[in-house]
Amino acid sequence: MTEIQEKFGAVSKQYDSQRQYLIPCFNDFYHSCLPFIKTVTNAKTILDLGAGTGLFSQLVYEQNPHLQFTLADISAPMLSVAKERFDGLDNFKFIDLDFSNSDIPGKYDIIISSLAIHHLEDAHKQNLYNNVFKALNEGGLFINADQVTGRTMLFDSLYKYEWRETVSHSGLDHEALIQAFERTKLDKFAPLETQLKMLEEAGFTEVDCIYKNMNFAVFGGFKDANIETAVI
Ligand SMILES: C[S@@+](CC[C@H](N)C(=O)[O-])C[C@H]1O[C@@H](n2cnc3c(N)ncnc32)[C@H](O)[C@@H]1O
Repeated sequence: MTEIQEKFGAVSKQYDSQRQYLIPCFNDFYHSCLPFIKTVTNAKTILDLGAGTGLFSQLVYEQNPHLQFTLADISAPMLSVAKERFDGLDNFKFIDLDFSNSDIPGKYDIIISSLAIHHLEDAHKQNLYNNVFKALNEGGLFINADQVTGRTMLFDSLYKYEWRETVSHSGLDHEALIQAFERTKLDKFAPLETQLKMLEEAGFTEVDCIYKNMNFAVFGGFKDANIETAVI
């Protein structure tokens, strides 16, 4: 079992209730991509990479209930919470996938990911972005809501200091705080600009950051965007 599987397995049952405390910009962070997802009007399929308990997919589902969802994760306990969340819905599928070293099975119109890809080393991030590009249908959209380093060391340390201060005073219980700080040791943040370039390197032509608040950023790209995609 990897450290990621061990740490996320241990928190899976309490995970959802802690999110609002641990992500000070929770609402904007998770909602900012929804209008862009809406522009992929002919979308039928969506993949959530590192879906965990299905928090991000839930928000997309509320907006686009007819999509076929595939939730992929390396942690069985996290996915089992997601299975309970979407119990009874026949447009949900769950796959055990380690995206650090496997190809992405299938093709999708939309691929999303939140707070998962920052667990990869940079070389593996590029490899994953290449695989995401290949797994997207033409006109498809990729969104990564993730944590990135600040543009300079000073800003990065200020952001991290602010985050620690905010969550320490958020009301989250002591044990949960300790576990959350412990999980940050698994983080391998990369700069936003580096990752935008990685997406271009992978083949994405339309790439941008649509939201940023300190270390939290939402960015992505369209694959071979056409005029239909661009018209809202
Ligand atoms: C912080 S949680 C985020 C879960 C969910 N996306 C969210 O926003 O609430 C990170 C998730 O990424 C998964 N993960 C990390 N590395 C992974 C990998 N190499 N392959 C698949 N899943 C991975 C973890 O198991 C965990 O469920």
